[in-house]
Amino acid sequence: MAQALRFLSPPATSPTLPKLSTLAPPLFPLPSLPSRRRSLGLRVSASSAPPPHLSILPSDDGSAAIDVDAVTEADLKENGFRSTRRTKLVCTIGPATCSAEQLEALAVGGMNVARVNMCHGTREWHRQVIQQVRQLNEEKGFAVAVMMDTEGSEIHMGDLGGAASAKAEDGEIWTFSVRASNDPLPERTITVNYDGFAEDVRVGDDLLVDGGMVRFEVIEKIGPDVKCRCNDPGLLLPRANLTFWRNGRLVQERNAMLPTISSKDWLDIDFAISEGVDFIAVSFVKSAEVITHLKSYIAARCRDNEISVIAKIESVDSLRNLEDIIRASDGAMVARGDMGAQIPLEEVPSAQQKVVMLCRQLNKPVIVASQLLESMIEYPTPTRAEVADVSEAVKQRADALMLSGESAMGQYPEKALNVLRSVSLRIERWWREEKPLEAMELPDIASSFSGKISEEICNSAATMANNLEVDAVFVFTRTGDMASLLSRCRPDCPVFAFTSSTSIRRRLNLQWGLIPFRLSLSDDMESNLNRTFSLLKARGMIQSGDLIIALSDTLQSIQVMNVP
Ligand SMILES: Nc1ncnc2c1ncn2[C@@H]1O[C@H](COP(=O)(O)OP(=O)(O)O)[C@@H](O)[C@H]1O
Ligand SMILES: C=C(OP(=O)(O)O)C(=O)O
Repeated sequence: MAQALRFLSPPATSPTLPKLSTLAPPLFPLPSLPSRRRSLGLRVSASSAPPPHLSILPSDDGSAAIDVDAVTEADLKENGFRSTRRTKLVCTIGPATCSAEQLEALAVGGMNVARVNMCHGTREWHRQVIQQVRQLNEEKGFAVAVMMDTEGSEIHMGDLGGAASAKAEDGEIWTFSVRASNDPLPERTITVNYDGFAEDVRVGDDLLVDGGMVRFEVIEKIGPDVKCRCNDPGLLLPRANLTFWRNGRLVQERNAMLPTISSKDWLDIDFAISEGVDFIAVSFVKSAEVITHLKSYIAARCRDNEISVIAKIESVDSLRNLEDIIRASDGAMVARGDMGAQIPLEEVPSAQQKVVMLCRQLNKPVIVASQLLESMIEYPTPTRAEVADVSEAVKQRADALMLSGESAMGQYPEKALNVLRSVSLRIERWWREEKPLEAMELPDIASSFSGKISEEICNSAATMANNLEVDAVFVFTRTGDMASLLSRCRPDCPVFAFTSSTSIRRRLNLQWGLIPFRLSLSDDMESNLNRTFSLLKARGMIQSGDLIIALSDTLQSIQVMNVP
């Protein structure tokens, strides 16, 4: 274990290195480092005696030594998760994936975050899903985070009288009705959740279901019923979102009057706080104020502020106020489904790229969502165009990709996840091999002054990591901030992030390239390092001789060493 200490920066010129935690300057001068080959050649022989402060304690009588730095069985069990894929995967949980076995299959298949959409299902149903995810983490050592997505004040269809879906064919006449009725609905009739619907639409308007997946034209209004002809056929899903367009423009006034967070959403938010979810995603955000308001509501109710708020970017207003919204949030989702109903479809790709870049600049995780593998709701293989879409999001280095209907109610949820995983891995590798310079380009960032030192350390560490082709970066982080700043640089090697908090571990699991572990960290950096070496060796993720860089937010330091 002592070997590592010989390689700490600054370069070991003295045989008696001070204890890491007592090294005087908070920020070490960056060492002028030998090449990777040479530093590997500097390995210290195993006979070097450990410094006296190391916690390897040979007993006087020669009986079993107690190695307090060694990782315990409990640590190993808690930290079972071991993928080095950089792009994180979010799965929407629905009827196709809500059993314990199905959730475990998704976790094994690479799910980093389970999303529950409060637009569907009851709170009791969601509670069971959340509890099963928690149980999976406790029993199998995963760090799957839970994201609750609010319904928002959107206009949407009813639940199709219990049917999983319905097919609308070209030229068929369907009725959209605000009539509240407990009786079975007549054939081709759908309820709408917004009472003013029949008053607001006009004959000739286009009615888009699910962002345009199915399109109707309004042909007649009869009291609470609106008769429509299907012009673009497709699959109608329960509670799908509705928008209406007039003369080629979105009719938006009604949505603009509705609150971003409805009274039902507030109840769902209270539910999310009581269930201890990790993320709350807010639908139809229009301005930064609503995010600030929600964050202070959570802060007043939630110990240690353990819930991060994700702004869904899907409306014209959210694009207009993008920077303020992202600054106020803890992350963003490019919700392409609804976005595609609010802005022309051909503008969605550039909006996606803009949101992803801005999030990276501002150091906020970003999720690219919706229709990534839409055809896999019905078919076991994706289209080539879908694979290209997934690849593009991976190349943009979005933090995460999200499955919606594919995992919630599709026929092939595990296969869809497998496609996301294998395409991500392949494109990440290609990107590392082909585009190393472009890959390291850092966007400018306007960080707060207090984060400036950490930011510079992380930028330098990521550059060093790539230049030296190190095997891994280790980051010891109490708040998670330093791990985030490192993730933002998108370095080539895996980043192992160690934190004492289970909640921070789960939330780091949304961020690009971070492989988060929970360990009770001490103030003694040597001890922390030794335990993490022991943990990662046991997990087969590092080996003796590997060159690594270690960072710590308490020491604000960069150290380069070989794994002993
Ligand atoms: N908890 C649930 N219960 C039943 N069906 C669900 C649930 N979650 C999602 N779904 C189904 O999966 C589809 C896609 O999920 P999602 O994208 O989250 O919803 P939407 O597109 O309605 O906003 C939904 O339209 C719905 O049919
Ligand atoms: C993710 C989205 O939101 P929801 O599933 O809530 O409609 C979307 O619109 O792309």
